[in-house]
Amino acid sequence: MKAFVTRKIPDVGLQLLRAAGVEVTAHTEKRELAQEELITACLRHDALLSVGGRNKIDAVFLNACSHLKVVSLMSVGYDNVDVVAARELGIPIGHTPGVLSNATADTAFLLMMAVARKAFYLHNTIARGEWGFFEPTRNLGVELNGKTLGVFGLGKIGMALARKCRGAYDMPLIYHNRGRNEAAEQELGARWVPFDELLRESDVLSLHAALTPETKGLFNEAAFGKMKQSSIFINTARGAMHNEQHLLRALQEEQIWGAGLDVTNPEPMDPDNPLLNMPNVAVLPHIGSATVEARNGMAVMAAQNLIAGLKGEPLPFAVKG
Ligand SMILES: NC(=O)c1ccc[n+]([C@@H]2O[C@H](COP(=O)([O-])OP(=O)(O)OC[C@H]3O[C@@H](n4cnc5c(N)ncnc54)[C@H](O)[C@@H]3O)[C@@H](O)[C@H]2O)c1
Ligand SMILES: O=C(O)[C@H](O)CO
Repeated sequence: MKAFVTRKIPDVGLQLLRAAGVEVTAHTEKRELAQEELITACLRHDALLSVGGRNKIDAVFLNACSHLKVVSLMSVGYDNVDVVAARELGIPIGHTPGVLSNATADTAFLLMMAVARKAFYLHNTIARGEWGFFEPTRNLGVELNGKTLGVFGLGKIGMALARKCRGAYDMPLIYHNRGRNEAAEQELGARWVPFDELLRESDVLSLHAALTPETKGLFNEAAFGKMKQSSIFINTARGAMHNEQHLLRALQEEQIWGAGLDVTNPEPMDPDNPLLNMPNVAVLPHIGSATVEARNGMAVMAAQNLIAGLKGEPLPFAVKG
């Protein structure tokens, strides 16, 4: 049984695959595989372990590679996959939910704090030799204590963030999901609100829903226009959920106070993007789950999914979508 892996992954995942008798070919060059290259490689393999969302597991790919016994994603998000086409072709899709929730919530928390205290911008001013003269009215941030956290998409990562915010800053929680999250309401006293109310009432608005046709571009001029002037916008979900030009304008026109992004639109972000030089903005290069613990866990889950698929067994962590 042969598996193609699109990136260097943690050894713990490779060891698991090899111990199960899977012959692994990994694309370890530091460049994206073109779609045709991925198809060509998969034609020589029985299974695909796909890392990151760059390669589209779309209908064209799936029809060309309909012999695959499983596609195992080393990510929780599966917005790069045509789940309907995969189901019709009988190709199971696996992903890695849960194991990265804490790391990704930490990233959202880190961005929230960095924006509140202008930390990334001030770090850069020091590097430019601009430490400057101490004045009590300079470099002022805002405090988060008691501020309202609004979560769009209160699932595993949103909950992990909400718990951190409750513990650290006693932040009340409001959220908008398609349905109610009763567990969150009981545990954290979370309050479901309509989308517009989420925009209007959040002091910190953090995105944690999946990218879907419904959520694509949802955070646009109209949405930013409804937010508080003092609010902080955080996106660690997917860059395509916000309109980056509209976000820039909302910040420049002081419709919102700040923004923290782990995901940008497009990725990678252009180094000349004015957002990178704004005091109340913090940007990271999509490192939400980049901890040793999370990445090892993801590699193990992806390997377990792949092995189950090759054996024709149900995947332990299957995309249900
Ligand atoms: N920055 C990163 O590196 C990184 C890491 C992990 C996950 N992510 C992103 O975070 C997303 C969430 O991950 P999770 O594990 O918390 O998923 P999850 O399924 O546990 O939670 C998602 C929540 O969003 C809600 N939701 C879905 N569509 C919605 C809509 N249209 N409106 C309102 N709510 C909606 C769902 O009901 C669910 O409660 C992933 O899909 C992925 O795109 C990013
Ligand atoms: O969805 C995820 O798991 C992360 O964004 C990594 O792609």
